[in-house]
Amino acid sequence: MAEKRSHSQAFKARKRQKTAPTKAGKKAQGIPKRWKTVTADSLKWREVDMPDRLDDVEGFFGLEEIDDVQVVNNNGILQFKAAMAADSEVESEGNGGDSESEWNGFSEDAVGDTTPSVEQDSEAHSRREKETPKPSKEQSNRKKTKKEKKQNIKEKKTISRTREQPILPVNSFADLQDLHEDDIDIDLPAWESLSLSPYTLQALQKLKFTTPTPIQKLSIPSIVTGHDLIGKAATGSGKTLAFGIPIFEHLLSSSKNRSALTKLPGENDKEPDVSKLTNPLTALILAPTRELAHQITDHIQALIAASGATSPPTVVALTGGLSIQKQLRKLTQFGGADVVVATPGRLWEILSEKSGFTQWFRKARFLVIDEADRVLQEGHFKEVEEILDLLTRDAKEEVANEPEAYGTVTTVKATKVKDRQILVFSATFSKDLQKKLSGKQSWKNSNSGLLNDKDSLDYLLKKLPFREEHPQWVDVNPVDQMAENLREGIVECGNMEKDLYLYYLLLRYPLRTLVFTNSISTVRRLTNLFQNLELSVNGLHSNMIQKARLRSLERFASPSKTTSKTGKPQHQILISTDVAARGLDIKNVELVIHYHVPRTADTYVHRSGRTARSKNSGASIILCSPEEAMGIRQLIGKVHNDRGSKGGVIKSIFVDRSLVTTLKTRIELSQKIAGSTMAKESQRKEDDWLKAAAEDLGVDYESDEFVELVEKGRRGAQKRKEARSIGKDELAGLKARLKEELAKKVGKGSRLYLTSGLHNLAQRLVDGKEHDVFFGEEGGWGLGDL
Ligand SMILES: Nc1ncnc2c1ncn2[C@@H]1O[C@H](COP(=O)(O)OP(=O)(O)OP(=O)(O)O)[C@@H](O)[C@H]1O
Repeated sequence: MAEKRSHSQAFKARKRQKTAPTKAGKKAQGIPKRWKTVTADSLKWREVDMPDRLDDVEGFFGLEEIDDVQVVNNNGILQFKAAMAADSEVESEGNGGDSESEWNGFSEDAVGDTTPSVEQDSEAHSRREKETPKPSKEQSNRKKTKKEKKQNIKEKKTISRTREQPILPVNSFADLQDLHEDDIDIDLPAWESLSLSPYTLQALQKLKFTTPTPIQKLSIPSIVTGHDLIGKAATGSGKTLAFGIPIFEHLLSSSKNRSALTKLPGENDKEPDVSKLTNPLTALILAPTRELAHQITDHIQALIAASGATSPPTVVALTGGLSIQKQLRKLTQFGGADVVVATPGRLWEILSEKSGFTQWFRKARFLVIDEADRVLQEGHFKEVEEILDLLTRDAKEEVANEPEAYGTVTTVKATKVKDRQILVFSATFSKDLQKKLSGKQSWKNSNSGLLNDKDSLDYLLKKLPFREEHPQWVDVNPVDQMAENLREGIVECGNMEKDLYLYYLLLRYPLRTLVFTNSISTVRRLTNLFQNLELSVNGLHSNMIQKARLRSLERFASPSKTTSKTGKPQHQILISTDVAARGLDIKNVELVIHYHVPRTADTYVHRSGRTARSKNSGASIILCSPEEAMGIRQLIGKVHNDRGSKGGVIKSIFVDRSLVTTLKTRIELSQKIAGSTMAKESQRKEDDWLKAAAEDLGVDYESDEFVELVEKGRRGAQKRKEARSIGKDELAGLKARLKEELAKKVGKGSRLYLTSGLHNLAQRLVDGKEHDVFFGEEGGWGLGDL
């Protein structure tokens, strides 16, 4: 039965329909006089056998070959017109539109658009009809040449891809189905049971995602069938598409309700106009960081692009640090975006300052909260509670109170809050969350190690307007939070030696490495330190301007450079605060190093999860000082459900101490240079500030009295004074000495000779094949193997 066919079969069948001639196409009945507008769906397409060769196809691919059906341009909107003959093969569209008007071919006005398109073809066709006698059946059914077929396909493509044209087809997705001509054989048996549309399957095939990940397999059917859902799965396990695919599926299936995509000339230059929001928002996705919001946007856009949707739905990121006006213009063009990915700060800025947008956001069909434990964590985003409150207020009440706020959207069917699906995802949730949500267990009695401030999280989760009493709970891996192919290690060293040991690790394991610290000043210092040591290092923290943040990430993600001197690849290193801990999916990160011990267990999970993503392997190493040993023991116990405290989950890593000693001189020189550079830089900034302060106080900026006052108030003044006191010549001398040191080969005579063969060693760290790497050193701070 037709309904039982798989989607891929259905897809192939549809392609056969449009590439084959129809019986109707072979029984021309003379020139029709009256024409009626019909929908594509109402045309009686018939399945015909696929010819062996395209050359065997009589006539042309598609509508023009059905006699008595024309494709016309009616003021920029493509329409199908069917002849009103007694034995008509089409069904009436109903009462809408201009279906009853007589059609006499195109007027010049109707074809104002200069875009090369199928309507020009139709125009020529209609003129031919008026000017020349009707061709014989043989003539009209003559074989089209390959060249003609190609030309026509090209024209069809052109119209569907011309996003900037003034008016696009009303039902853009439906048109896409007909304009799609790529003959792709979908062969994705592992996705079959999820009943996805051919477009999604095509995208998955192009992206080479042959198998759904466990979170995708379990979540997608629930979401597609309308359930609220809380999804928990390890880092890098494909959670983005676990909600991205159902949203795209919804967009495809609801395409008939979409309003026209209209972008008027010059619209980009105008103020964003809320009255243009005629297209209802399908999904609002909240993410905790700007970078993650942009990444989710790119990820969903990539899915849409690979699907072959030639008038694709729009996905817009709303994040701080970039122009709000530009973002709002993107949001409002084409009648309003389909999917918005926002950080709470920027979204709240828009909702609170531009009240006209509130109603539109409130109609979102899906509300997704990615990294939910972080986004909803009390005190982390003060805006979230306000946003949720605003989005969940009774929609009807608002429409009554603020009719102007909804602009011209009165014709759009409102998605009431009760119709909204709530989807919540993270790699770290309390095991007891489901019980608490269902009211079976009080939050206070719970014993989850991974969430702080549990009472407030419970409060916020209860505020989420789940439309089901018990949202679906999908926990793919309830025992372990960590990625499957992750190797965890620990290096014990003194607090003041961390720079040295970090340098050792970076040299010994030349891999794409992400180093996490707990403070912005450490990111700045370490970036400077390792740049002096000629490593390819970039920094990332929240005090950087957004463009610099994105640039740093781009550089980190770029392919390894080959250094001209040695011919060896220079691996990219990123030193970051926890702004990069959540969600970022940077290809081929092989090693994560925790320079500072993470403050919470969930931070450890997420930081470490920047490597070993999808099916890749990776390693995570903590640098641990004696003061941190106790905290680490507890942390590992929580993360590994107390298996850590019994030993064996996190291994001590072998350190070649003699080699560490030889690196000492380099580090000390670089520390001095970095200290001096940074102190001078901060001196310049501080000077400007102090001059202004002295002026305010009415004292001389250079007076002893003022200098003394300032120095007293400074922490670490002595150290900074020393660093600043390094003169130009001394600094040049330090740099020259460092250069000499860097030219020397290090490690000769030690077990490890740093100038050779390290890449294999590093790879073995990641793969866990290097026995010497993880061997559980005795002594140290008594950690042994955790
Ligand atoms: N079915 C699949 N097959 C292969 N790769 C996939 C599949 N689904 C997603 N991926 C890829 O896996 C990687 C990780 O996906 P994603 O970023 O969604 O993980 P995540 O679970 O959200 O991680 P995190 O918890 O760190 O945010 C991405 O590069 C994505 O393109």
